[in-house]
Amino acid sequence: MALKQKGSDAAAADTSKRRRVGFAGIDAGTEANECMQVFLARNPDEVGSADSTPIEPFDLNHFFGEDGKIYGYTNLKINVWISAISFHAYAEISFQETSDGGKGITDLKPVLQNIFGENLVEKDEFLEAFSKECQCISDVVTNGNSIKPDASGEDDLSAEIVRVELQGAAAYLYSRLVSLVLLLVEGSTPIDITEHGWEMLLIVKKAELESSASKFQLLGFAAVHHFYYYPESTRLRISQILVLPPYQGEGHGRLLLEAINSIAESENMYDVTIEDPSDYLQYVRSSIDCLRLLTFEPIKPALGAMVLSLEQTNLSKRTRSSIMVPPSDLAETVRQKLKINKKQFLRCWEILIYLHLDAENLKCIDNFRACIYDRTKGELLGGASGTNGKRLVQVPTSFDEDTSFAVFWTKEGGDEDNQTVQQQPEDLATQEEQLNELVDNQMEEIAEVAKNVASRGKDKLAA
Ligand SMILES: CC(=O)SCCNC(=O)CCNC(=O)[C@H](O)C(C)(C)COP(=O)(O)OP(=O)(O)OC[C@H]1O[C@@H](n2cnc3c(N)ncnc32)[C@H](O)[C@@H]1OP(=O)(O)O
Repeated sequence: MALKQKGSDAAAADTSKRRRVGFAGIDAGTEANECMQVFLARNPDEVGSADSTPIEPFDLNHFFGEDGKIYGYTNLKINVWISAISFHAYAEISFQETSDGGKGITDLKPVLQNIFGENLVEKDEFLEAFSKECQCISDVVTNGNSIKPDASGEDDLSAEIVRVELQGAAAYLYSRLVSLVLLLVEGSTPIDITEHGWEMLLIVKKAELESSASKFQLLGFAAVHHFYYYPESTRLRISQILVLPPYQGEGHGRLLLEAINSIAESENMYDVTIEDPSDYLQYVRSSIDCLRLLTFEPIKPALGAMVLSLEQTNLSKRTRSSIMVPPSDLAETVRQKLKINKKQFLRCWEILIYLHLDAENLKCIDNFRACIYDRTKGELLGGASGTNGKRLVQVPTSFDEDTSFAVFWTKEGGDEDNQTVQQQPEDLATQEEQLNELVDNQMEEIAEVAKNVASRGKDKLAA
């Protein structure tokens, strides 16, 4: 960590001025997001140069106290470089002067150590580590099992996925990656690698430059945990997944998820889950799962029947809630064969229905929205919305009755006895407004994934 104080002579000469303005006002502080930048450097030349890639942490403020501010500095600049080879970090801090303006002078070292831990080193050590620790990634890759992704035409064929248990060199590498996880994965905490059952999937690429010290470039990774599932199965839970910023949006996250799915299928695990997926990860995951489901024959009759029903019914004047759910044995078949867990299958089910609706037919889109509305209302208000006492309604279908879809209807007000608080009309209006906003957001998310699936799965949709 290097500390540079700019213009310190000027600052000394200015002491009297400062004294005079000392009571002018309490220091308003500087937001960490405004004065700190983090860069990823692939070689020593990039350190301090404009060529290094800035990464965009989701929020630096939250590392700096309750209000996310740094106090007592004038023109503070914190530049941190993270090595893409050894994952050490080096911080360069510069400022014009420090003065206690009523809120003290923030001690930056412990905060930076909180983020970067033992990875935070002085400049010399940081630069040396590019060559000294160039085996850091190779050591893990050579001891891991390579997984060949089912590459599609657009994939980066030079990318390789390697599966390793989170021990020895892999655990060491993970400990180096923790700071990137803290910076880039919202709400993350380091995983406890001393616990049994962790593994890591790395996505790597042979280094492009012959001059590069490391044989491999790390593009991203996923930390996955094997959970025992009673009586004799295992669930695979994705705990953290990160594609390094310069390589995001190139299909690497998708390849990692596909590799995890193929492990779960080939080892006949119970299912795959993701711990608190971010919106974007959920979008990538749902796109992948919907594409898999498009060619999954067992869902086709029920899906066709559901689409037909939405085209033929009119839910605008419904007096009871209606939700679209697949037959429960179908969710079980999907879990057994594709390892998609039930909650995720229900999400994909709605997206697949939407995908098959005629976008020009406003009535069936309105019917679809009505079902999303009722489901959301049921989830939010639980019993108060009257989602108990569901019953199955028969609908016209060209399919066998046993395999036909199910729309569940519920009686509104069925749980009135449980409602102890009488809601005022204005409360109900606000609630209705918020509910509609939520439904609009869900409709948008569904439409976005459906659009991606439609463009990537044209051949599957035509089949
Ligand atoms: C449990 C948790 O860890 S939650 C937190 C998840 N992690 C984070 O939020 C950290 C920051 N983000 C990331 O690390 C990454 O962005 C991830 C892991 C979320 C996604 O990985 P990425 O590699 O960026 O995604 P990927 O490239 O596979 O797919 C993203 C987009 O690229 C597109 N894409 C996929 N393949 C390709 C390709 N070959 N070429 C171009 N684009 C492609 C996808 O369709 C997708 O959507 P879009 O076309 O509508 O933009």
